[in-house]
Amino acid sequence: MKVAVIQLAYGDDESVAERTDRVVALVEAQAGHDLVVLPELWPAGGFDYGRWSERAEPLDGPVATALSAAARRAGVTLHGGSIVERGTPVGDGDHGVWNTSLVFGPDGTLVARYRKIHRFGFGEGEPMLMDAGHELVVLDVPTADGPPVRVGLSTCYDLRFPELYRRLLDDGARVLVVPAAWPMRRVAHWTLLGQARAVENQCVVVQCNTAGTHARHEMGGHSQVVDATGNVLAAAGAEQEVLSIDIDTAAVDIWRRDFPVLADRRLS
Ligand SMILES: NC(=O)CCC(=O)C(=O)O
Repeated sequence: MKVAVIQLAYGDDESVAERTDRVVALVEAQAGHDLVVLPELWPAGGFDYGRWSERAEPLDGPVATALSAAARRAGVTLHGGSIVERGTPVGDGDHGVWNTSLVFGPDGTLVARYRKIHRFGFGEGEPMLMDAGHELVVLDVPTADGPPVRVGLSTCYDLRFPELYRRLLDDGARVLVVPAAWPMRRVAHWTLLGQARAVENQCVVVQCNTAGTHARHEMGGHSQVVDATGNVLAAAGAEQEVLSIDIDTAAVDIWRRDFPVLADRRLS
């Protein structure tokens, strides 16, 4: 499974339209990959809380429409990072706003939507302005060279909650994708927890972080792809960078067969 991880850098002085044009060009340059991944909240700004409301959009808004077209033109499955989604509130007191990942198939169809379950901010930011998602999402991603690969979705702060990944594993995930806007000051947690989720679930972990500095937050970069044994197969630095890697998904099954630790689980 050929995967491209687009570690995007951005600051404060770029309109959403300009950034979207830049992202679309980067995605289209990844034709030939099976899966292309973007970071969390790149259109609205991961920590730019004050602009989230004006930059929120529905699932058929301008960013989603541009991503759909980019996926189709590149002929890839595109994990579009996430947007600030504005929809209809579900319950009384809800915002009707979510941190939502969109995945488009190679024909541009929206094939999955994941609303971030664990909101980051300790009373500010996401918990104050957004609703929590409730649904786990695992989807089959087609590949050019073999059968589809089952991919589990999560977003950034979710990485700190191992029970979510156990549920994705139990839904058949062999690859776990994590887009993020994870700051530099805690980047050691980002790389460590990615390896931990790979080792404990015997899954490949694909982590796509943000680079640059926006809203006075320096982003950590250091996107990485970790194999099911915990080895880091590809790692980015701190700047904008695209990782391109051919993941051997058959190796996941071989590792699970040769070291069958998951069969020894006693609590579920
Ligand atoms: N956007 C986020 O979820 C940030 C998470 C983070 O900074 C952390 O877990 O640390």
